Amino acid sequence: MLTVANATLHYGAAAALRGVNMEVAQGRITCLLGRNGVGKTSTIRAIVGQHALSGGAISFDGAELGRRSSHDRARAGIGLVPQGREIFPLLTVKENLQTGYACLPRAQRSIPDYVFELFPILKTMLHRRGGDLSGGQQQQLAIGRALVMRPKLIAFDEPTEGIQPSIIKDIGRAIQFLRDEHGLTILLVEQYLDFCRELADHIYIMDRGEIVHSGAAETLDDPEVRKHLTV
Ligand SMILES: Nc1ncnc2c1ncn2[C@@H]1O[C@H](COP(=O)(O)OP(=O)(O)OP(=O)(O)O)[C@@H](O)[C@H]1O
Repeated sequence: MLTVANATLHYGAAAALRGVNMEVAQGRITCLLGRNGVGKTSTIRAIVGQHALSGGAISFDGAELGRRSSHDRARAGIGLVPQGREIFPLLTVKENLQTGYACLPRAQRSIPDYVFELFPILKTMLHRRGGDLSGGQQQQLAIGRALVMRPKLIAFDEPTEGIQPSIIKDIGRAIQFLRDEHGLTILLVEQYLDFCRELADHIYIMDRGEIVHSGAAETLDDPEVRKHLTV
């Protein structure tokens, strides 16, 4: 579904990605793990078109993304739940969800019912401002906003960061539901190992801009594999 081939990415002279190869399989949950600052967010930026690659290629649904804009990629079906959620604090919950309409044809501009089935709290808070929501509610809103765009793939950047355990469970269930009931393809960047162990069909571990391990979720139990994740 999504293939990252020999990707390199620079910030000025500093290399953040150094020849990354990764396959995100259709209808599966693929986790990308790694310590702080190893290049996970940079990988997502490259996929969604927020930062250009300096080498290599990314293809989605059989077509190379090249220099296509973020807007184009969203239209092609690549959704993003960004790190830190990036909710518009002064817009209402409904307006935040509607920002997802920007890349949709007019006929598709509606909020799918299953967004409220997954996160009923959003329905009760439709007219509240985004900034008034708790961190966990904002995370649910960020996921809802991504779903409004009818994505085929969603990249989640650390969705459990700073979220209370009961909502982490809801988010885990939502991610599973999206894979199992809607056939969505998920790329999950995480630091929370137990969360990944439970959800992932496949894991990649990144270190200093490179993929250093690729395997099934159970390989996370291997102490040699865990070494890549301990500080
Ligand atoms: N906008 C930027 N300008 C310069 N350097 C950057 C920029 N963004 C990230 N970097 C650097 O690139 C490297 C990879 O950062 P990246 O954010 O991709 O890592 P990460 O694995 O997502 O980390 P975290 O878990 O902290 O989010 C780091 O050394 C970081 O300091």
